[in-house]
Amino acid sequence: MTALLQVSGLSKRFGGFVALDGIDLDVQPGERLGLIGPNGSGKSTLVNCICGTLHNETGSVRFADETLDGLTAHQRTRRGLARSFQLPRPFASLSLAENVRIPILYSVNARAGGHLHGAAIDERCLELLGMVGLLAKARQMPRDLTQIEMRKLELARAMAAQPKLLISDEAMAGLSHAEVDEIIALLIRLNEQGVTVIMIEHIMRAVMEFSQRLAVLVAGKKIADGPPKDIVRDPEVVKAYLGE
Ligand SMILES: Nc1ncnc2c1ncn2[C@@H]1O[C@H](COP(=O)(O)OP(=O)(O)OP(=O)(O)O)[C@@H](O)[C@H]1O
Repeated sequence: MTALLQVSGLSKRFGGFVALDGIDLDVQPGERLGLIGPNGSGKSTLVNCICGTLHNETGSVRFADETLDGLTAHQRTRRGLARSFQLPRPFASLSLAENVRIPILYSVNARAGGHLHGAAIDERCLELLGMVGLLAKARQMPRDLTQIEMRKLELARAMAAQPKLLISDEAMAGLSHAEVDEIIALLIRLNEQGVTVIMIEHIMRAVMEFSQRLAVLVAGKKIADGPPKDIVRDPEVVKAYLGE
């Protein structure tokens, strides 16, 4: 099977500091990958290089049989790459429905053959909010939401762009046990609808429940990649990441 995402030999420096050092990572269509590593290991930097908000010095990113190198973040979103941020940044002056409308207008409708009009857009906005359990709040403003509802809105906004790949960056930090379960269930539902998902998370219970495969970054290098049950027993991972 051809990988949906192929990262090869990717390196990124900040001045003299090597944040990523020759990362290779393939993600297959439909997969649920957990990307883990200690604070500062380079997870967000890797996601930023994949999504085009940072430029890697060496290496390349291929996605859906196309090289993304040199494309802007917006161009990558239009090709089907979406991410949710740890700190959600909805448009504060727009309702929830209007918030999910924006990616439809600027991503879905910017694709060849992807044109949705008036009523169809309204319907799609409500469908997206329903999918994350926020339908009843469609007309409310982001300031009216709880923390978990903000995370759900963030996922709905990412899904509004109809991505092939969703990268969820710490969508569960600060949530209760039950809320973490809700977000895991939501991400698994999105995956079952055909979206490939990379989850970055520090909550190991969530990582183990969600992931079909784990990749581990330590100090800018990928030190392990494989089935979760093997990875958590890998002595190098245990030493470097779990601190045992
Ligand atoms: N814009 C930047 N300028 C300089 N250094 C940076 C920049 N962005 C990240 N770094 C450094 O690169 C390293 C990797 O950071 P990154 O945020 O990718 O780690 P992370 O694994 O996502 O960490 P966390 O789990 O805490 O979010 C860190 O040492 C960080 O300080």
